[in-house]
Amino acid sequence: MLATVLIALSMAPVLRRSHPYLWWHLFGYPATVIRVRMTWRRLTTNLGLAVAKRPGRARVGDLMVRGDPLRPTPPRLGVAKCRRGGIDVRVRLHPGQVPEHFAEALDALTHAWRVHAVRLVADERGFLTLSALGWDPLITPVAPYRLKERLLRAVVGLLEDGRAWTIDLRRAPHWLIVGATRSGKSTLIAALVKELAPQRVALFGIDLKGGMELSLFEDRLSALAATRAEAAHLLAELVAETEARMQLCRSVGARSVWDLPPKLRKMPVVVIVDEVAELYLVATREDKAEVGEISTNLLRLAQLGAALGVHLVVAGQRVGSDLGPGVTALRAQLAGRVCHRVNDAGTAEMVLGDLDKDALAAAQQITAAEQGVAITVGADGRWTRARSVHVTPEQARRAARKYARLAPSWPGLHTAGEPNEGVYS
Ligand SMILES: Nc1ncnc2c1ncn2[C@@H]1O[C@H](COP(=O)(O)OP(=O)(O)OP(=O)(O)O)[C@@H](O)[C@H]1O
Repeated sequence: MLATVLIALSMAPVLRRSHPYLWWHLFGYPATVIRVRMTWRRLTTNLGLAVAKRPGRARVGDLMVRGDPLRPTPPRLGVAKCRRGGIDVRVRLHPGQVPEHFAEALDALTHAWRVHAVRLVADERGFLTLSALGWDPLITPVAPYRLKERLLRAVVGLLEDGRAWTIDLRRAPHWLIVGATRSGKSTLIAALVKELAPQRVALFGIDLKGGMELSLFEDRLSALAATRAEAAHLLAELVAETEARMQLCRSVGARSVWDLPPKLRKMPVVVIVDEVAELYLVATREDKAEVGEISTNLLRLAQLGAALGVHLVVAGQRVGSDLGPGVTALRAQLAGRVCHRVNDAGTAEMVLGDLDKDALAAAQQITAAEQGVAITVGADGRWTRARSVHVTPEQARRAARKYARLAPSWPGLHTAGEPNEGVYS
């Protein structure tokens, strides 16, 4: 028996490296629970969070005696629940206590419990949840757990609190992904395409770097534009498709494609644009007309597409106003934001500055070694650090090939079979 325990303990460091979540369930979680229980009274007393039930003054004969009660009562601690790489424990507040009192103590809790971070969630009056993370999930390259599959939702990585990072096009219909070269943009796009590939979604690519990046997924794309002329043509056709959807919705009195009767529903379209700056570069006078047309059409897709099932994912190294007023207007329509490491503060400001100054500061702290790490802002407008799953080009190509049959032919998006009710819910 003792030998078994000793062998198990000696294996723990190896297990921690190879299977961190299993290690957490077997060793990390029980050890942390014991630490939380053993330190709770002392910690809350030292931090002034334990409250005396008896008053701090008493009458002794004719005298009033004041002092600190010897045994203040700590706030009641609930059962520590295990979650992937962390624990959640509920705390019942004493009357007069507010979550802010505990927010100041989080650093002390982190050290005492020997965990990576402790966060506080105040989701119910009179209670709060302390959420401790065993290690930094952005450093451990473990794929996030699966969520229930839903159309247009892709799990692309992990958030810094250990939850899955999702790009949900139903909630934030258009996304902007920015980062310096080698910061992880293509890897994130690969993770997104790998997730969208099995869904009944039409994917389009615009990649003016000669199609080098997006050609990996060509089998699953309904069309790939690799030159500006092709991009202009494709965007004009997509605008026509969007307008046709608008007419259809109007004719049956629906406010969006999602309100259409199932028989009339249209397949969602996701247009991925890599290196957006290339679309806006003007060298000659002819370029100017073409760029103007592209810019207008991209903006139209962004403005009309959300309700009509047409979504944009726009990636690039920079999205500055120097590229033209069209870029600034487009940026304002892209509510979902991802900012990887950037070369200059100006670019981060373009991506996040209009949303949150703290997010901007966090983006500027991402180092060159943190490939795939980004600051992301989703539909709820809140920002967080995240890391994409490392999808290699080969994995992305394989996924695209596997689901090539789901790519509807273009034009004629509805030829890929009847829409499946389940995936549209
Ligand atoms: N989430 C990640 N985890 C681990 N490594 C990553 C991650 N994302 C990217 N990398 C590493 O960073 C390298 C560069 O990533 P990627 O090609 O996606 O950058 P990029 O921003 O698209 O660069 P470019 O603009 O030059 O195409 C990848 O080869 C990969 O090794």
